[in-house]
Amino acid sequence: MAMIEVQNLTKRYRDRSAIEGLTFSVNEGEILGFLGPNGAGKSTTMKILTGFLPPSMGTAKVAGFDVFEQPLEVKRRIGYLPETPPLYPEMTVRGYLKFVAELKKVPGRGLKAELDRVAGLTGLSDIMDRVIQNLSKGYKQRVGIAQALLGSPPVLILDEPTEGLDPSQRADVRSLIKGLAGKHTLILSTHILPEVTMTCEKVLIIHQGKMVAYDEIQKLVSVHGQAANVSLEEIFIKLTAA
Ligand SMILES: Nc1ncnc2c1ncn2[C@@H]1O[C@H](COP(=O)(O)OP(=O)(O)OP(=O)(O)O)[C@@H](O)[C@H]1O
Repeated sequence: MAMIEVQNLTKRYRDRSAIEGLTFSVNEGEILGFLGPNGAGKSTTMKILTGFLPPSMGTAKVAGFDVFEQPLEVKRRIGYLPETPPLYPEMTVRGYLKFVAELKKVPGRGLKAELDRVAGLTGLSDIMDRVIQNLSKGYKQRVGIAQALLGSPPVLILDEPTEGLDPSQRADVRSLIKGLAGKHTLILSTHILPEVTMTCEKVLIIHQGKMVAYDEIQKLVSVHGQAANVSLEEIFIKLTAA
């Protein structure tokens, strides 16, 4: 079953298109890698899917609900990590996650267990009482991911979740994301190519707002690769070189 369905999605800012005619779907439990160079339109697409920005044309549905017509139903089902996580630096990790859980209407009785669950998943259990502004960038990013996971929404939309992390933090976040597959439907935006090969089965590449590839990674490699060992990186460069 398709959890995310996007039809002919277009967003124009004044006279220029940020995205144009995007059509794709993501099945329940699948991870879609959303790739594109800087400025390709990834964040714009994610902001539309999460109800933060209206499209100029086309439709997007999450769990059968139109993002524009039923934004509350959609927001209830999505955990969103924006490019810049919406953290309150003066709060403790626990205080912040509690605050977000209340906004998401996690029932009071289950609140402590839910905080413990996401803290365990994201490796935050030992630093719950630290103030966010004193944390390293990697830990701040984990707090951003933790807030997206609160309430266990069926759909997760993560905009460059490993941006700015060091290699070992990146590996941790990658394995965390991999572990979410099956339980959640995910869109993972990144311009770090190995990230996609390691975590996603399917990939969508956009370039200047248009879709230039949308397929299983293995199939993309067999269609675009001359040599048997062609990498996704070579395909990406070939498709976005214009
Ligand atoms: N509010 C806005 N007004 C005008 N143009 C915008 C606005 N937001 C984005 N754009 C433009 O739309 C295009 C797509 O931007 P978007 O942020 O979606 O790209 P992206 O793929 O997420 O890039 P990055 O990886 O650099 O974050 C860019 O050319 C950008 O300059």
